[in-house]
Amino acid sequence: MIEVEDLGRTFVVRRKTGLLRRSREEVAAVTSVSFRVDAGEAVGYIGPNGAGKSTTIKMLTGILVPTSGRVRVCGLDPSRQRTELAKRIGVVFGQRSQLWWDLPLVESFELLRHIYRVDPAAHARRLAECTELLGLHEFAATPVRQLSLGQRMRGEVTAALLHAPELLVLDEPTIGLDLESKERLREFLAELNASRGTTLVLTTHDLDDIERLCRRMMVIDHGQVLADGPLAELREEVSPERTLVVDLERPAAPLDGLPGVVSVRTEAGGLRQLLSFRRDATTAARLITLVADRAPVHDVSVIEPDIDEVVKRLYQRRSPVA
Ligand SMILES: Nc1ncnc2c1ncn2[C@@H]1O[C@H](COP(=O)(O)OP(=O)(O)OP(=O)(O)O)[C@@H](O)[C@H]1O
Repeated sequence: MIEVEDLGRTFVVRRKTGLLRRSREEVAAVTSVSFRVDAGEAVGYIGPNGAGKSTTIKMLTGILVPTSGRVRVCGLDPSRQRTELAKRIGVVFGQRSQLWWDLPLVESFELLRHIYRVDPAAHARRLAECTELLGLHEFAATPVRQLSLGQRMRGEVTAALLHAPELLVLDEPTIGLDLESKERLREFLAELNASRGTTLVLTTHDLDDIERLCRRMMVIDHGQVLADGPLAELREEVSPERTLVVDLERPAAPLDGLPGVVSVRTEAGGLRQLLSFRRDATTAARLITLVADRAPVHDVSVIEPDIDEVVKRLYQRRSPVA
């Protein structure tokens, strides 16, 4: 679906250095990025501000021409075959609208139907489906400029899907949305990927989007890919520690000295004990048996390192993957 090889993009910026003088400087937004995305995948593309995410997305969708490397999307060269590509992919920019500001939402959809030459029956079917799943009824006749951000984003996603694209590219789709709107959108996108097999590539600063939607995460920084893989594997790679939370029947002294346990923290005067352990040294099941030999156990749970911690550690590593 997507093939990217040594992709790079530099920008020339001119800075004022004196009253009449300007210096010319090259900024490398994307240095050398390579990856493949297969049909049906859901991939999260993350990185700090200025990492090169939007620049990559713009090259994937044909908005920007790469300065080096190669990119193919749906077998097409995005910048040279932009019109053809537009029929095969959908694009949503959280910070930019593709809707007509003064027109009611439904009329924007109708215009898009003409632009993409979608068969009226197929258009009506898809619109009915999105209206139902994204709850567009209440505001379909409202001019876009009067919509709330959450309502507009639901409209943007619908607009991007009316021509039934194989690939949906989203640049920060949940930015500025409240929790409920985020969740609604995530649910819709997860379903789109699972039941229709629509390939998803999205950039985000909200790691819950990744946790909820993406089986694979790509981390970029300074224009280079730092890490690429399933979230579970990246978690394992940078944070091999887990925490076993044990609630005891009665308070006890810290359960020190158990094999494989790195540290023990107690709460509620020893009633709750948090045993941090390495997965390669022991298992939660083995630890529970050992703990139960020492003190009666009321309840247990395991805490995985959260995604923010994983990403923080990936940024700290800062060495690009080959
Ligand atoms: N049109 C442009 N002209 C000059 N520099 C640019 C241009 N577009 C992007 N850049 C620079 O390229 C780098 C990467 O920008 P990009 O927008 O791709 O980052 P990003 O990862 O999407 O960031 P954010 O999370 O803040 O949206 C930044 O240093 C940015 O200033």
